[in-house]
Amino acid sequence: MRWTFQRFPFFIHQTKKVPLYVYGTIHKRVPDISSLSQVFGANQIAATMEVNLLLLLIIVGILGVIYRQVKKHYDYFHDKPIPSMATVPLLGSTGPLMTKRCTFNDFIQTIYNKYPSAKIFGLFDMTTKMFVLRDPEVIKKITVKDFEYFVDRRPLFGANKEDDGNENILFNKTLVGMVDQRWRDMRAILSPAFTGSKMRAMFELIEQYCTQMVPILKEQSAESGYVDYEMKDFFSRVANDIIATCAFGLQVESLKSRDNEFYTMGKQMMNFNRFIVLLRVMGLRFFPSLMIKMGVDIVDREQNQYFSKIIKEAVRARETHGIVRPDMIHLLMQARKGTLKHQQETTESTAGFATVEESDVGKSVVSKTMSEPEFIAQCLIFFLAGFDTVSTGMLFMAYELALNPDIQQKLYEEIAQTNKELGGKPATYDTLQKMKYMDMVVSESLRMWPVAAFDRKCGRDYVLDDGAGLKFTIDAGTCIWVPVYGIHRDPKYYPNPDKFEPERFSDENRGKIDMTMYMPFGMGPRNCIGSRFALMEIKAIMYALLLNFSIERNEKTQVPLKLVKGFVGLQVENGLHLRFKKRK
Ligand code: HEM
Repeated sequence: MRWTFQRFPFFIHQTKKVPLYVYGTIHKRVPDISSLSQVFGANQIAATMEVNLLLLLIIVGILGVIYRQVKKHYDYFHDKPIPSMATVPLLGSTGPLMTKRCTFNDFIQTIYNKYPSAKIFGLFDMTTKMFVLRDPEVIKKITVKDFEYFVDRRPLFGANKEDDGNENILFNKTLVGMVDQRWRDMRAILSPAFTGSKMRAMFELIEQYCTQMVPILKEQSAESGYVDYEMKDFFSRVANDIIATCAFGLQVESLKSRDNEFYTMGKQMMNFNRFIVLLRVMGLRFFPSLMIKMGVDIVDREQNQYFSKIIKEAVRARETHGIVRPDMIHLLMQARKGTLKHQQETTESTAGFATVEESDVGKSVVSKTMSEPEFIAQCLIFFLAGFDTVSTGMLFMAYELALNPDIQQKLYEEIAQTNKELGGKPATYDTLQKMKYMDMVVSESLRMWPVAAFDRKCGRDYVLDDGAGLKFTIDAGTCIWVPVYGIHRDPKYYPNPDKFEPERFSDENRGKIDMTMYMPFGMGPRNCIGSRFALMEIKAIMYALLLNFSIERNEKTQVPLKLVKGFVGLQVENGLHLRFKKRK
């Protein structure tokens, strides 16, 4: 007897005498050839060996074909006149991220710096072909001028057109997840809700929130004169409460009532680091149609139903009692009736240097309206697209202010001066827009700590011609990455890039900035629709906080910050701990 491999059930057809162990997986004890010959005879053994040999050849053949296909797939960039990164089958070029050996930011910066003279280069994000853009003209061409070829984002959550009628699927109905014409129509329907004048009206709700936030913090710091917070927790609660009031018409105090239902539901929905979410992402990525038929969405069914119910009840109450509140529900109700239109903005419509402008797609007139599930999905946008981004934006601004007390002091002086001019009354939308140093600090914070990268999917074959000898086809189905973090930290565009220097954005200096290379809110018609809202929110919260507190380090503050490794956004390892110290 000897140890051997045996996986195939051939013998079973030949004789019932053969024990079932030949069905076993590996390393089963089977009789050797000599003892088998006593049972079957030499001819049978020879036939069996032939079958096994044939099978081996078939397997080797199949493996050979797979190898050739995989190699062909990963050789994609080799016939393009651009450099490309080395790959490992299945992990592609993003192995260090997948195996959590570096942070997303470090990865983006490393690959960006790898080919300093290239305008564009190739890599594989696991199995996805990605073109990474490094050059301002190429970025402008692809994201703005020739946008028609690159309308959609990479379908991470299986976004496609097949979800119609399925109420359980919300992500595909949000502006973020929509594609093609549906996206164009929805962008045009929604964009009048995000103009400067609408934000000015909504500011009232944010201001109300600030006036309720400050007394809570004062109460919490009454004894010691300060209150310590983990900043992600703190700003997530703040962002949550602002979404509650601005998008869902609810007033919530998550700093005080820490386990309120709205907060716990929102937190659960936004927790994408769960195994079940990973399974859904994989399912939606590889079998989108099947998942959609089964009603699987990235958003949990429980949260979907919870938030849908709030919105439906709010709409009913408003229709019944004629309630008007300057929030998202009201704007979307107007949009459904077709009464929400782009108006000529009478005053300055930017909310700061970083504001992105709406393109003709957003300004076009459409006769379409939205279904009820689409209506609900757009309210969820504040969570899906605006929750983590805003709270992270505030977190890093607080960190930089704590590390740079001189900059914080200068900002405080501007705030104190504005407060004096307002006679101690709450800030208004317009006063915030006039605060130059505040805008410089926010702009610099978003430069240093942007969303690491944004992407596009190539919808049809596109010939990239830079007019200087670089010409090749970007094939339909491949994707584009704009490595924002690498660009924002490139000394060519931002001298001394790792230094927090709001002066870069002063009136004298901002003209020197190449606007294509400043993109905290993305670029082109598919840019961030909520940039005005985000800037208004960050400024209002920072104004209220700094007027009453200084932001300082405490014994738990980690300097320099360590970010979480792997394919995750900007997350701080062990949290960012800071102190709000009451001003005298
Ligand atoms: C500091 C806060 C924020 C940052 C840094 C940010 C950044 C971004 C970026 C980089 C994109 C991708 C743009 C592109 O592909 O060109 C984006 C898209 C988007 N953002 Fe924001 N965002 C923020 C806040 C918000 C808020 C508050 C909302 C609320 C509505 C929002 C709604 C959206 C939507 C709906 C999209 C997708 C737009 C589309 O596909 O048409 N964002 N954001």
